[in-house]
Amino acid sequence: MKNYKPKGRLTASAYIDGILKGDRVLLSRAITIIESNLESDKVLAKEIIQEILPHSGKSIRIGITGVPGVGKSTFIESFGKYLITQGKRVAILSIDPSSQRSKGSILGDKTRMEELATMQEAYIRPSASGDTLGGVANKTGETMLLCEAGGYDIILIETVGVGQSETAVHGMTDFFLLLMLSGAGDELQGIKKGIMEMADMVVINKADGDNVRMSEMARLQYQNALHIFPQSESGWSPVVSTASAIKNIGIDTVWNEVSKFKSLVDQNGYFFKNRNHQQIAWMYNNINEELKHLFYGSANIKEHLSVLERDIVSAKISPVKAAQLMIDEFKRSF
Ligand SMILES: Nc1nc2c(ncn2[C@@H]2O[C@H](COP(=O)(O)OP(=O)(O)OP(=O)(O)O)[C@@H](O)[C@H]2O)c(=O)[nH]1
Repeated sequence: MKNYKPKGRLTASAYIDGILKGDRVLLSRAITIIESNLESDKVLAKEIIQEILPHSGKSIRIGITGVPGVGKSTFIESFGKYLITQGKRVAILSIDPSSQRSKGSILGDKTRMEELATMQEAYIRPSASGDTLGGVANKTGETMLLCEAGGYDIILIETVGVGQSETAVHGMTDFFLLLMLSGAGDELQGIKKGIMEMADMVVINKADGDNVRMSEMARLQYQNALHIFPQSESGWSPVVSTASAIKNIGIDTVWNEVSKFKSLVDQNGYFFKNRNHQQIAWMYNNINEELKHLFYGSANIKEHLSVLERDIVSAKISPVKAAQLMIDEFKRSF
């Protein structure tokens, strides 16, 4: 398959050479291939990913989540610009579960991070669309590898959801940051306990104006709440701080904590252990997605399924039996 070149595309090596030289146009075009559902692009995408692997992995991957309105875009704009003053290059990707429905994304929309979007040291890419969260997550993970090869040392992966997409982002990042607000309980903010539990750091945003005192109180409350969770395998104790994304207050603290975390997990070996674990999980995620694609994409299966749906509704067959029939049918097709 080497030198495979579908119509209108370059070879994998040509994209990779460009990406390694910092060519943003070729980076974007390679990401488009990763996100494409055309069979020819899928073949090329696999080749690109295989060849990019030795050039990837050198960044710090940070997941950022929080309910809509908490100030994610404002925070990322502020944090991203701060990182650039520290000599970093920053890529911002997003996993947006709603893009599964709309086939397009509002997250990562350039207008949400106006100044950052114009900076050479920043690269912002809207969320991939797809039929399943697993599929979207796989594409974002691959995009991340391309960005790393393109010399971005910090990858921020943002997610808006209040459910499974956080788990997906947590599964592909090194450090997980949860943005919260003061004055609203966890339930009000729609943040589930499981998400709190994944956080390496909680930042109470909008700690400005009349909110400063409340934010400090919230910080203490969350700090106490986090102590209840069992110690993470990383050996890191999650921290809570306050910030004002809009006024650029407390942004440096976030980076200091990420740096402390990185030193700790480099020293105790957790960093590579976790990355290895994530790589293996990624393989299984790919297998699951490919199997689903094969199964539900088969015309024969589709036909049988519509008949079985009717039979289930009219109580002619149990759902369990129907599922078994379909799996048997699938097995026969190999
Ligand atoms: N006072 C104050 N307002 C802020 C701060 N950060 C964000 N905001 C405001 O909060 C609102 C929401 O901010 P966004 O950055 O769009 O929030 P988001 O979480 O990205 O929201 P979605 O795009 O809906 O997911 C905007 O009106 C911001 O100006 C802050 O630190 N202090």
